Amino acid sequence: MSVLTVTGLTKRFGGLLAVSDVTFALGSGEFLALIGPNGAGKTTCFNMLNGYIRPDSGTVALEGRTITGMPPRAVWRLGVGRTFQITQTFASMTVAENVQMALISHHRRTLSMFARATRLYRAEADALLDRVGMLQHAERGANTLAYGDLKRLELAVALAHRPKVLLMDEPTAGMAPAERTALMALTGEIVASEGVSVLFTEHDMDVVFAHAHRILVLNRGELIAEGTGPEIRANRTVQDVYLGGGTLMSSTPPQPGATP
Ligand SMILES: Nc1ncnc2c1ncn2[C@@H]1O[C@H](COP(=O)(O)OP(=O)(O)OP(=O)(O)O)[C@@H](O)[C@H]1O
Repeated sequence: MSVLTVTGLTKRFGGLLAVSDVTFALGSGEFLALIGPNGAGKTTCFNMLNGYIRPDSGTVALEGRTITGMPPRAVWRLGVGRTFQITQTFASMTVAENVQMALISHHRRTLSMFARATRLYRAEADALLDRVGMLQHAERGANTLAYGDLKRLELAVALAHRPKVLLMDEPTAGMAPAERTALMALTGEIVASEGVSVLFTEHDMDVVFAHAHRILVLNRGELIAEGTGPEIRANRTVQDVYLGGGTLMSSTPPQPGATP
């Protein structure tokens, strides 16, 4: 069953057709990659899915309900989450407090003089930190974390909102190769165990072919291919247009529901 259904999504910036008639579906519990060269339209596509950019035409539906044109906060509330970088304000808080703040926001509680953030949702925060392997760092300041651990914290914060769909825009950017693999393996486990559906963009093809269940390829705003890793590797259009005729990686992608 599809969680997110995208139909004919189109966006122009002046004379530039940034996203052109893009149609695809994100299945329940699917780990779907959106790849393409620089300027292919990946970010624009994402921003139309989460409400940051209004499409010129086309629709986005979450579990059958049209969400096109809704403001980002409404889309977020309905269950289309995304990972955010921990900003400076949040960096001065502890790891646990970052997740607690996200839980407070999710449960729509307002902090008052009488409600100390240090107590609210601590058990739930700890469970999420445990899920991403960060429980032992709960009391540390977020600004003291290694980059890979910060990414795990960002994942826990995103999960605190209990998303049905999680959008991850270049989740492994700036990470060392070993950290990339660890983060994507963890995300794959969460996809399998929690049933969250993930759509991610990624420039590292090793990461894409090792972890994605299925791959969408954008080029100049158009969806030029869609399929499993082996199908994408064998696709001549992808090879010619996107990879300049080069060969792709030989690793085998996991099947939906499998733990990478
Ligand atoms: N706000 C904007 N105004 C004008 N042009 C834009 C705007 N945002 C994106 N574009 C253009 O739209 C095209 C698609 O950009 P987009 O950022 O979506 O691509 P991308 O695939 O995410 O690229 P990258 O991999 O480099 O992040 C590019 O040509 C870009 O210059």
